[in-house]
Amino acid sequence: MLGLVSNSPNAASFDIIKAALPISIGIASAVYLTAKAVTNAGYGTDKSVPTASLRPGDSTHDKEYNDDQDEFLIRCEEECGPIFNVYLFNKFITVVSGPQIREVFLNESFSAGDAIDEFTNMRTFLNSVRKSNKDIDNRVVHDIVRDMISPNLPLFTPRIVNQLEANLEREMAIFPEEEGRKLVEKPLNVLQEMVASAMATVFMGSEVAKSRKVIDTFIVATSDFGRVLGNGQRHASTWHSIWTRANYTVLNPLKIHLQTLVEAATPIILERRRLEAEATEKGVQWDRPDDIMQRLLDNFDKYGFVDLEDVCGHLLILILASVHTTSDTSTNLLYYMAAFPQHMDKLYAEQQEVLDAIQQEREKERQELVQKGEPIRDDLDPTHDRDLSAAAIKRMVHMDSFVREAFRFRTERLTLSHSARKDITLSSGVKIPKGHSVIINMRSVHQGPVQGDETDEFRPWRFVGKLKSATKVGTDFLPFGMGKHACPGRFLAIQELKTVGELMVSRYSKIEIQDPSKTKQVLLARMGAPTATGLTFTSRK
Ligand code: HEM
Repeated sequence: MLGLVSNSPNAASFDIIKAALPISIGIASAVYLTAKAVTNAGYGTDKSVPTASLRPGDSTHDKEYNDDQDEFLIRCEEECGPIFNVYLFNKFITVVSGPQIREVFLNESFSAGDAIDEFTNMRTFLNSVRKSNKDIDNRVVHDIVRDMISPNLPLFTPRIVNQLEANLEREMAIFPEEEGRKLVEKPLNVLQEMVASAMATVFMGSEVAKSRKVIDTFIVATSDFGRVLGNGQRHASTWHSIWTRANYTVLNPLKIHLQTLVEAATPIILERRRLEAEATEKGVQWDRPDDIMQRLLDNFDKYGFVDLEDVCGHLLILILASVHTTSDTSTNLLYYMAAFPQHMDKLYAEQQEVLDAIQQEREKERQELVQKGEPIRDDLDPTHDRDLSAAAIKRMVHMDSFVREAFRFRTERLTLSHSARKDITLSSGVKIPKGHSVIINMRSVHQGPVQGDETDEFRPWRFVGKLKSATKVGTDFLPFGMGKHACPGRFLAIQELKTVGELMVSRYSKIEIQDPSKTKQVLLARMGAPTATGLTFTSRK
């Protein structure tokens, strides 16, 4: 039974450090620097695996990697072949390239969650906000996204578009004195507002999403969490352990965000229950709100929740995985539009063609109904003929290709490390001992021959007509991982990114990078890194 809000705070037991949740990049992205945080110098690896030489004067590979990720990997692969060890992020780690990457993602004995937890203690914090589903490897949040969000995207799209649009109008209002051009020094702030409101409406419903405190929680929870994990500045030591414990018990920012969600949700849930009871009494159908919070309450026992605080804890974990990743990547998309302005007109033309075609099809359908003497259905209301519906966005294949190409071009070259839970032998015979971590050479995939020609160039229509949509993961596209743990939220994320792209091309004829000398830096910016320069938007009007 649902016992609304529990007053008893979670016991801050350190035993739960053993518990786990396999959410990785969403949180890790916000704290990308924590990838530099330290654990052990390493474990012994297979002696047949070469270790990349160090540049004269360097004691690790970090500086060379950070100077130019591509050049570094080209050198290492030439020197060592597809599998080699590096001293990176204060770890002795094995880089896996090419076909054997698949074996890492598909082998359940490699764990991305373990690898991240090793340097962040992330699971302890996540388990401090939920009361159920704390067992290692539980997949409840994954299942919620897979079962409740992805299949319902067409349903959620109108409100996502409304929220994105309303916030864009508000944040980007161009005043007469700006003469049709607006400089936005921190575009991420605009995108965070847009994405947070859209996610809040879907996750918690439009009433809860009206709360400024809730929107702030959606925006800052991940970065607050990143800060408490150390933002990469910490080092593995007794000090680190003391620092993490202090944050966990005293300063844990997730607790405050959880409280915000619970306080905002409680009156809404009580009112919903009242309305439901009233409807039952009158024998009429209750117009059940269609958001994830309501669906979780309706499936309370199925997911083994304890109370509303527990439900909100799971929603908070969802927020950590979704809002930051989506705001960051949609902001980055705008930099690609700015860096390659010659494609704006093509994207705009595609949008208008698709909307014209849909308008004509709907008009034809209305005419047919009239001819048959049948009433025109509500869903054929002409005022919605040119909406950015899920079906319309799906037809905008050039935007889809542009988005996929931006991911291909940008994705960090060494990422998604996995820790071995037991001794593992790869098909090449290379042995990865228990406790050792491997890291994926994304360059060997995203800049490899499988992508076609000129892989070091940004070719936005690379995937048009190739049956390679931006959500299609596989050995040739790994920004969302692959296999059983592939990001279940990618359908929502890509839908939002494409919507943001479409809203931009419909409103602005040109986007320019404020400081063009930073173009390469912003195009290849790591997820979570602060944006180095602003953007200027020129209105179409
Ligand atoms: C552009 C935005 C996003 C990126 C780049 C991204 C990327 C990723 C990656 C790389 C993983 C790990 C995959 C693996 O271990 O193989 C992951 C996992 C996950 N993501 Fe996303 N994600 C994004 C947006 C979202 C959104 C919007 C949601 C929720 C609505 C979400 C929910 C999750 C969950 C629940 C997992 C854990 C899956 C599991 O362990 O089984 N993500 N994401």
